[in-house]
Amino acid sequence: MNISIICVGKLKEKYLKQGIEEYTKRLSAYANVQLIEVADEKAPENMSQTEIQQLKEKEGERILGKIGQDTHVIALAIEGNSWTSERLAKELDQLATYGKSKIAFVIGGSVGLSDSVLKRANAQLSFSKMTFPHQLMRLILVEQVYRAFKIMKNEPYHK
Ligand SMILES: C[S@@+](CC[C@H](N)C(=O)[O-])C[C@H]1O[C@@H](n2cnc3c(N)ncnc32)[C@H](O)[C@@H]1O
Repeated sequence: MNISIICVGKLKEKYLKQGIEEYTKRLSAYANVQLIEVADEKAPENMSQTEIQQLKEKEGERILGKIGQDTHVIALAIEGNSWTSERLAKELDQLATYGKSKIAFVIGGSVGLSDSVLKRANAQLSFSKMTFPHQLMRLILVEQVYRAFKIMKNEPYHK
């Protein structure tokens, strides 16, 4: 399975980089995982709603440019559906069973994902109603994808 994690902006924090590298390394036993960063737009304070929408669309076009037609897209969105870790494992397992080998998880930038990205997504996944920083979201996601593979393979992991 080829999993790409498409996100906005360069990751700056060393502790997040280390955590992501650790889980990506662990995940390499189960899947090819690729982290794709697209350029972010400057998001000054006090932007109007129109400016926010324009910014999202610009970043959204860059995200869509990284997604192939045959890719199954799971967008991370606060207002999306909440799944258990077991449900994520089941989804990935079913995608593999149906021959869907290209999966992209998409994480928005500081102002979120554009409507066009959300429309392209096959599923919208919420990790809770709380807002997480987009860079921390990458680490949470890779841990959950790793956990999903451990569940799928029936291998021991933390409870
Ligand atoms: C700082 S948040 C953007 C906040 C923005 N106000 C919004 O409503 O999307 C940046 C990105 O992180 C991801 N994210 C943050 N919290 C999340 C959550 N609880 N569940 C799923 N994704 C989340 C989403 O992809 C979001 O676009």
